[in-house]
Amino acid sequence: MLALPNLILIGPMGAGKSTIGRLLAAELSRDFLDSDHEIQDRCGADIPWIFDVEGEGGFRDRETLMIDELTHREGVVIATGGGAVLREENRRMLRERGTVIYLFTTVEQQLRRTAKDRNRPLLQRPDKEAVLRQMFGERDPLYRATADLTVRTDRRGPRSVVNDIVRRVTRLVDPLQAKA
Ligand SMILES: Nc1ncnc2c1ncn2[C@@H]1O[C@H](COP(=O)(O)OP(=O)(O)O)[C@@H](O)[C@H]1O
Ligand SMILES: O=C(O)C1=C[C@@H](OP(=O)(O)O)[C@@H](O)[C@H](O)C1
Ligand SMILES: [Mg+2]
Repeated sequence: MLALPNLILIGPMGAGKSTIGRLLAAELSRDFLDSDHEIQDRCGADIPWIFDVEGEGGFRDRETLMIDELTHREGVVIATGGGAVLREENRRMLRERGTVIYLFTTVEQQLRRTAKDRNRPLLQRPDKEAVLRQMFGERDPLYRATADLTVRTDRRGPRSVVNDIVRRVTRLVDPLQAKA
């Protein structure tokens, strides 16, 4: 069996990158790294605090450094934050250093899944739906341009998404095994 490359999850807030990444890594006996969690551990502060004190630009600089660091690992599962594709530099690192999986979901599901969330500074406002729709317009093309494959997460639970990813990644990495 061929070694699996890094598996990197991208997609919008609430698509399930953190949840599915953890399950996927356990299923494959790989290490799991969540870019946002690593940034918080490194700073000793949570994401709302970083946005408050350093602004979104400060967070994005930390995110670029973290993506660079995490993608230098081998054979790991990485969950990125929803804005990881905004910088060309990040997109290039993601594409070059792993198999990139776009977890697609709808704005309706994002609203449901983030309804009680207080840890995503970009969503702490009354016009959340409009913000998510605008982000979708800007970011969906970037997710698609960066990803090797797209997996829908809006109409099924995390376990089913994980099974689908394992099947499709195996086919991508080792077509002979997938046929057997
Ligand atoms: N496929 C799914 N079906 C139902 N709920 C999900 C699914 N994936 C994630 N969730 C839920 O949505 C919320 C946000 O998931 P999370 O993994 O934090 O998303 P992301 O890291 O992409 O922002 C969590 O409460 C999680 O349990
Ligand atoms: O979409 C974004 O710009 C962001 C998504 C968040 O991660 P999740 O996608 O895991 O929620 C986190 O990185 C930060 O709040 C900014
Ligand atoms: Mg997350």
